[in-house]
Amino acid sequence: MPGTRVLVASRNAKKLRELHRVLDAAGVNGIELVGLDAVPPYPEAPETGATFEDNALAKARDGARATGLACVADDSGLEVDALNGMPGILSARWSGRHGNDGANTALVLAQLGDVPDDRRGAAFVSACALVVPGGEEAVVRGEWRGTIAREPVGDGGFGYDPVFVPEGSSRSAAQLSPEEKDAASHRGRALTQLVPALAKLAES
Ligand SMILES: O=P(O)(O)OP(=O)(O)OP(=O)(O)OC[C@H]1O[C@@H](n2cnc3c(O)ncnc32)[C@H](O)[C@@H]1O
Ligand SMILES: [Mg+2]
Repeated sequence: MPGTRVLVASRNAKKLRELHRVLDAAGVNGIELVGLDAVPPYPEAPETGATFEDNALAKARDGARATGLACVADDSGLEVDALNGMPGILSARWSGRHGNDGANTALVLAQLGDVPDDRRGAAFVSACALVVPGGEEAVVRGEWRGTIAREPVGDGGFGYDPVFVPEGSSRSAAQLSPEEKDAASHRGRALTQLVPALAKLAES
């Protein structure tokens, strides 16, 4: 049984995989997740909001309006204490080039060059929005605290994962298995809060 189609709107292939993984693991019966490649292209508003929540809602509204499908979107980033919460909503383009994970990570490491170990705290933040055409809008937030390492380690995950050491872990986020990351991550924590709304959608 195919069920209610829900668009998962992200242009970041590795993030998209995580969104699918977490939602699949939550096992919402009667939902069929589809990606942007399964729908006709539509214009996407630039991510100009002042908060993760604003941007996540904008992405989900674009997707829902253009396709008529319920749409889930994530806006996320890394907030570094010693950088007053930056790169924050600018995380994807911190080095000036959108999605250049290596350059973005190298820049954060350089900016923290003189910062001692006890002041290298940071948090990953994810806002996830669900927009139902002509209906409900929800936006939730998940956070994952840790510290910024001195150099990148590991090749799992994406983005800043190789330099992020989650609280309570001795490994970087890029050294965790996908299941370990999802169980603890900002994205996992945010999406879990959308599961009841998705389950309701499946029933309607
Ligand atoms: O907007 P979409 O199309 O979904 O893809 P994007 O990569 O542009 O995504 P964002 O605008 O939400 O920017 C998020 C950036 O924050 C970083 N980031 C977010 N979640 C992360 C995670 O789980 N691990 C490592 N870095 C992450 C990474 O650099 C992402 O590119
Ligand atoms: Mg983006």
